[in-house]
This record gives sequence, structure tokens and C-alpha cells, in this order.
Amino acid sequence: MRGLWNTEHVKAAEARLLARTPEGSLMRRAAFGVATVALELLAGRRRVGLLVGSGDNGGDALWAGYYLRRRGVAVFAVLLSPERAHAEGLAAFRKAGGRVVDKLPEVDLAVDGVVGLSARGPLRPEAAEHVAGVTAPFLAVDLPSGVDPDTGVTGGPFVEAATTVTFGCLKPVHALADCGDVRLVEFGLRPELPGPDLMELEREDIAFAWPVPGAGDDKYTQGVTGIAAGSATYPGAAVLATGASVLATSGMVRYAGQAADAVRARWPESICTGSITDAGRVQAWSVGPGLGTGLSAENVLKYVLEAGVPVCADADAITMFANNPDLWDARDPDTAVVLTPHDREYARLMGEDVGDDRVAAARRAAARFNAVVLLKGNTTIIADPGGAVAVNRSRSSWPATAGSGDVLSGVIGSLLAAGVYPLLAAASAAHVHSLAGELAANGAPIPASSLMAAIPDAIRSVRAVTP
Ligand SMILES: NC(=O)C1=CN([C@@H]2O[C@H](COP(=O)(O)OP(=O)(O)OC[C@H]3O[C@@H](n4cnc5c(N)ncnc54)[C@H](O)[C@@H]3O)[C@@H](O)[C@H]2O)[C@@H](O)CC1
Ligand SMILES: Nc1ncnc2c1ncn2[C@@H]1O[C@H](COP(=O)(O)OP(=O)(O)O)[C@@H](O)[C@H]1O
Ligand SMILES: [K+]
Repeated sequence: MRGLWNTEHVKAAEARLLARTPEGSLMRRAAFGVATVALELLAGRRRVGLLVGSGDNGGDALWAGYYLRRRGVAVFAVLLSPERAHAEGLAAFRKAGGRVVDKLPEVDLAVDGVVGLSARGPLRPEAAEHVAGVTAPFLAVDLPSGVDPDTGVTGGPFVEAATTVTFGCLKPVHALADCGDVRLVEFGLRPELPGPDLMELEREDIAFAWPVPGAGDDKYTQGVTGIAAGSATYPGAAVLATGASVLATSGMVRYAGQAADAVRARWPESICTGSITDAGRVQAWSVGPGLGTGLSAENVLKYVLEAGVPVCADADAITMFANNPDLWDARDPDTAVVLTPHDREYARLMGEDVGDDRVAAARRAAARFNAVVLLKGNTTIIADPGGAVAVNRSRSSWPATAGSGDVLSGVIGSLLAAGVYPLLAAASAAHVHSLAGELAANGAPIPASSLMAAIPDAIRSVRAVTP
């Protein structure tokens, strides 16, 4: 698991660390890290340009320029606010033979030291103009300027970084936005930090969480998944959700609903019935995709909420909660619920748009409904009502295709049935789902059924990291 910390916590921790380290030593350590990565990226080429802002981020860039000069690299710096440039950094840079220029010449690598942790808003026009004039790849200091450190939002021009070197710990921007290849320079900050504000699961975590049957298991002991999805109008949603569930874990899947014939025909291993009341016992329900929102769909939702097992509620189930909040009354407060809205469903459910701060939005919904909320998108946010938040960034957007969400809800249902902790179930499912999309697509569009079919490949790929 990779932890990420909000600027508020990073700044407080840095202040404590600064108080007990010699003045300037942290900045020089940070800058040395930037210079080391720059040399690696230069691979023998010899011209670097610095864009230097008015704060310590600019100071880092100037000190990095100093270290690069000492290695014989030609370094040019544009000072965006000459009178406020970091004084010691600038003096050292000049003394080492760095050149201050009005406009960057042709360089092999550009260092973005415009703004760092104190950044607010997009690049200002002058900085934006200099950035636009650069053709070389950007190495961002701490974070790409113009991107909000805590939300990853860009509201105008920003630096498109090929590489980012950050210090002490990762910040939300590194998981929420594209920062290129992110490198971390350690300098002893971790002991000063509280628990992380966000986390990003790594393959090891997911491999560890993913249920694997043991010698003593049979089809029942692994947890039976129930799928309550699809309708005469939308049988496909049932086929996709059930199939995803069949492929995600071993054991058994029961399907209940109007698409029983279609599901049975495609997934002979599933146990299908037309009516939810005949479904038999399950250890978790996945409810909602293609279900409809009429009275009979409401009764299905009530039935699964009353079953006393974890529930993944998606699509029409979310719309029903939005239309009729009394449906929540069917739930025992101890029953774990995972809600999986996309932005429009979120707006319906919460009566407000998601807004720029997606993490805060997911947290609000999780607290309001006492549920794990998985907010879909290229970057999926998974918030636990206890306050923990996981982030999954998809490496491609191919999963943005009709029916892809039905697949996700089937995978989550399977993990819940296997007893995986809901936040971990939702975050692991999101990871495997996006990986399946990437593997299946392999550079070309795919239907959701192909994404579903690649679930075993994605699980294999994740599990391949375990010894
Ligand atoms: N505090 C520490 O312990 C360390 C901090 N370090 C560096 O210090 C940085 C933070 O430095 P500061 O707090 O001085 O602040 P920054 O360097 O992030 O920026 C502050 C200045 O940028 C200007 N600014 C804000 N938004 C802007 C925008 N959109 N466009 C253009 N200019 C904008 C502000 O007017 C302000 O003067 C970190 O990101 C990191 O690079 C490193 O040296 C490591 C140690
Ligand atoms: N741009 C994107 N990049 C990567 N994944 C995406 C993107 N947009 C959506 N997704 C993922 O695709 C799925 C879409 O779900 P959803 O909107 O419910 O589709 P549907 O209702 O058609 O099944 C979600 O898992 C979501 O996270
Ligand atoms: K920067």
C-alpha cells in the first residue's frame, strides 16, 4: 500500500522536521534528488532549463541547477519573480556558472520549479507562456505546477510532466493526476506524519486479499454470491454481472431475476431462478444493474437489504435510493453496503454535483449513508465511512464502455461474499477491473464482455507478484 498525505499534514510534518535539521539541508537534499534524476533522464545530454517560481519549489530547482552545473551540465534559468527568487539557491546557481535568461533556449530537459505544495490554481499567464515554449520533456519538482496538490484538479494551463520527483512522502496529486513517472526522495519525514489521508493499493495488497480456495474448501465455504440484476429489457446487465462474479472468485454464484434464461444460457455454472425469494442463501448480494426502478425492483432491493449480508448496490439500485430514501429503512445498520455511483448517479443520490474535489465528495457520501462509496471514473475513489480512502487510477480509458460498470459490480459482489473487508473488496475490484480493461483492449476498443473475459488474466497478473 502506498500512503499519500494532504498538504496540511505534509506542511505540519515538514515544519517539525525543519526545526531539528540544519538550515537549508532539507532543500539541498531535495534538490540533490532532483539533480540525480535529471542526470539519469539526460543520459549524457547536457542542456537543462529551469523555470523558477517565487517559493521554495523554485529554490529546489535552483539548487538542482547548482548540482547539475557541478556535473558539467549547461543550465539556464528563467526567474518568474526575479526579486522573490530563493536568494541562497540563486547565489549558488550563479556561482556555479548557471545562467539566468529571459527565455529558455533549446534544452534537453526542463525542470518545473514554478510552484509546489503552496500552489493554488492554474499556471499564471507568464508561467504558462514559458511552459508552452518548452519542447523538451518536463521534470516536475514535487508536483506538476498548475495541478492542485490535494485534489489533482487543473483549472487551466498546467505542466505535463514526464517525471516528477517528490520529497518526504507522496501527496494526493500523485495518485489523482498524471504526474508521469513519480520518484520519491526520502528524508525522514515519515515519523512526523499521521496516518495517510489516501492510499493506493499495490498489486501485493490485492494478491494478498484475493480469495484463493484451500484444500478444505468446497463451493459453499468460499461464500456464495447472489446477483439481483437485469430485466426483460436489459438481460445483458445480468449476464455481465453474473459472468464477472463467476470469473472473479471460485465457489458459487446464484442469479435471481427476469433474465434467468439468458444468464443460464451464457453461464451454465450459475444457479438461476426467476424470483429473488427462491434464490436460496448467499453471503453477499450484488444488486442493481439493469434492474429497473419500478415497484418490483424496489421489492428486490428491500429483500437484499433485509438479508443481513453485505450488499453492492449499483446503477438502478442507486437511483431507487435517490428516488425513495425510505428504502434505506430495510437495512440493518450493521449490514455493509458498497455504493458504486458514477458522477450522474452521485448527483442524484446526494442532490449535489461531485465537484472538483472527488475525494471529499466520496467521503461525504460515505459518511451520509454509512456505506463504502466507490466513485467511478478514470480515477476511482473508494471511501470508507470510517474516513479511509483508497484511489485507483486506470492506466487506460478503455473501460469507459457500456456495461463495464455491470462487470465491476459482479466482481465486488464476489469479493464481499468471500468475506473481504468492504473497502478492500471495492478497491481491489476496481484495480482488477481497470487492469482487465487494459489487458483486453491492448490498444483497441473492446466491449464490456471482453473486459469481463479478461478478469482471469488480470487476477493472474496481480497474483504473479506473490512468491
Ligand atoms: N518545507 C520543506 O521542508 C521543504 C520544501 N521543499 C519545497 O518547497 C515547496 C513549497 O514551497 P513554498 O511553500 O515556498 O511554496 P511554493 O514554492 O509551492 O510556491 C509559493 C509561491 O508560488 C506562488 N504561486 C502560488 N500559486 C501559483 C500559481 N498558480 N502560479 C504561479 N505562482 C503561484 C505564490 O505566490 C507563492 O509565492 C515544496 O513543494 C518543495 O518543492 C523542499 O525544499 C523540501 C523541503
Ligand atoms: N475514462 C475512464 N477511464 C477508465 N475507466 C473508466 C473511465 N470512465 C469510466 N470508467 C470505468 O468504467 C466503468 C463504467 O461504469 P458505468 O458508468 O456504471 O457503466 P455502465 O453503466 O455502462 O456499466 C466504471 O468501472 C468506471 O470506473
Ligand atoms: K513544480
